[in-house]
Amino acid sequence: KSHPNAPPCIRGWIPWFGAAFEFGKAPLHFIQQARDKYGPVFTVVAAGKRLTFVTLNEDFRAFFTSKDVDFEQAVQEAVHNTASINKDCFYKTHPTCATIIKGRLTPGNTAMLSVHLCEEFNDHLENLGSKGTGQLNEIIKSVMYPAVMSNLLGRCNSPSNSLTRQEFLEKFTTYDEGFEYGSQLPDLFLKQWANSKRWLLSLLRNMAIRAQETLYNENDGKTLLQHLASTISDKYLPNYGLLLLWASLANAIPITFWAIAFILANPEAYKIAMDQINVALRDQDKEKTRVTLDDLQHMPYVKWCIMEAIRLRAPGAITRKVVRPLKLRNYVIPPGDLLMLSPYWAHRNPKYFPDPEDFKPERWEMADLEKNVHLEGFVAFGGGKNQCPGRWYAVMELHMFVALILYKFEFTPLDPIPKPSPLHLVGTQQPDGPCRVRYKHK
Ligand code: HEM
Repeated sequence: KSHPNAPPCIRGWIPWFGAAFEFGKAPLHFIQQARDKYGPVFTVVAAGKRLTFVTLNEDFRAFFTSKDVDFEQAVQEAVHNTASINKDCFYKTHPTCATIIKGRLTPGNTAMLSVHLCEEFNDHLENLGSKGTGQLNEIIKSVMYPAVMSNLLGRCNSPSNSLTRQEFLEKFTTYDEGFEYGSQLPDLFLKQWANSKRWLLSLLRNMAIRAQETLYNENDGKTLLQHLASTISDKYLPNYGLLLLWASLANAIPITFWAIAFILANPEAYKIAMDQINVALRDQDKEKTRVTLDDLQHMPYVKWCIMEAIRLRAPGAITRKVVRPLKLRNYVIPPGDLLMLSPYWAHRNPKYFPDPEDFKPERWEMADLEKNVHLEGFVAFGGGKNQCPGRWYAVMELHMFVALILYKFEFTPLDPIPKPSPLHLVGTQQPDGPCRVRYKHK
């Protein structure tokens, strides 16, 4: 029996199955329909879990800062299933790891990482050749996966030869695509997915060994993996490495796809962006193009396009576990519930974002992005103590990549922009269909 002050609860009519079926078909759309029907706070019982959604911006503060909710307890099971880190170890080590990662990805350190990242982008863009046709998504992954991995986890350790790179691309794609189901089910049910996980863990194991061996040779040039290695000399280092790898690629790379697709589909946006890029990078070599943070400052419009892509394709849901009865409006949410907040839907509130479905880079003119002041109502990176530590790096990385690829290549879209897939709640949206482009070197 529900508590008298508990929020409305959607169970579906097969009691033990709950609303899992309706919810599972298109969870992203289910949230909005449920909100219209049941009000701003409601509980979905799906596959034996209670998910309580908070949909009003006034309640987001409680989600991010209340002492009655907890991030680690909310994600622990997913961490266990996706990276094989057991509960006790996770609770013991996560705070330290989170602190290190946060410290290494400050705006200042992000600026230092940008120099090497630009070299990596140039190198991997060369592999595209002078012209070709392909899926935009695949083109972006083939450059960004190895470049970002090398930049954050170590240059010599990245899959550098083309054979390993191809294998890495395949394995990581399988892992990423199955992440949401994999996070909820034992390996037993997902053979191919579990296989990709094992492959990636063994890659990370090799990288962690090399990271530890070379730890004392270089002082300033330590990678993020080496910083982790110097603090957690734990047998779980490769497992944390895998989580970090996933966190750094899973959201940022689909957003890069959307940013470029939106720019290519909007001739006016494309023109303004290209004008800024061409002025900022004028006279630069098209083979080895150096994009500095100063150059990026001269392309504010490109950054607005990126923020707008992040807004429109923000994560389906983020989560906290209720650990003590949580008062919200007139409700009391019972301990054990997973509290859910959907940045995707929050960004479709016309009160904060007029014409919310439209791609309007100009709306970001009001935000002071240099000081990292976003628009009110923007929650793509979460908030509170566990806000995304990679947010400065993410925006820098996307800004640089989009400028660089549009400077070097001319694209002709061959398909209309696909819809976002409504299938997943974890992370940013994937395209629901093909998006082929023809490209050639300028
Ligand atoms: C556009 C790209 C990105 C988006 C939209 C995004 C979004 C998020 C969100 C919503 C969270 C959870 C926050 C919360 O629950 O309050 C998160 C966590 C995290 N993100 Fe990102 N992220 C992005 C890129 C990155 C990048 C590039 C990195 C690494 C360089 C990164 C590293 C992490 C890590 C390590 C966590 C877990 C933090 C913890 O354990 O406390 N993210 N991200």
